[in-house]
Amino acid sequence: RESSAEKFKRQHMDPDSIPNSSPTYCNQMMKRREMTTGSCKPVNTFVHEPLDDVKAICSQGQMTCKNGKSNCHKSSSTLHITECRLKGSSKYPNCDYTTTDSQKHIIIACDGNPYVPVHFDASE
Ligand SMILES: Nc1ncnc2c1ncn2[C@@H]1O[C@H](C(=O)NS(=O)(=O)C[C@H]2[C@@H](O)[C@H](n3ccc(=O)[nH]c3=O)O[C@@H]2CO)[C@@H](O)[C@H]1O
Repeated sequence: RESSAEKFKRQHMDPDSIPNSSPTYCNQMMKRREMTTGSCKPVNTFVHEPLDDVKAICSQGQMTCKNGKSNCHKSSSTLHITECRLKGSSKYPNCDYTTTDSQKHIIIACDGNPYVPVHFDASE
């Protein structure tokens, strides 16, 4: 069974690809990382930074998560990310996404021992 830390890596980490502006990046990656089976995941962010840099966020600015828990952390610097958003015209099983590259702070939830990223809360 996949741990929440493994799930975070599968759903949100893509350190090896340069922030690529290919318009099909999200359609390819959402499928490859298994977020289009059963339903199309509406929103998903991929982070183009080394895993160690994202793990380090767990020791940066603590803040309240969207769900009210206090184990969220905001990155002190901006990171290269790609945001995938399902198009309104998209019809399962053809999950069709917009691909938007940006450099933003990210907010993640961390948990466990070792205390590692387990959930992507937001970017700003
Ligand atoms: N504090 C916590 N501590 C520990 N665990 C916590 C905590 N909070 C939730 N989990 C858990 O995480 C799991 C999970 O999948 N949560 S999820 O809200 O659906 C994830 C969002 C995110 O994947 C994505 N999104 C969203 C915005 C964006 O910019 N980029 C972007 O990618 O959309 C999804 C829906 O919004 C779930 O098991 C929940 O229990």
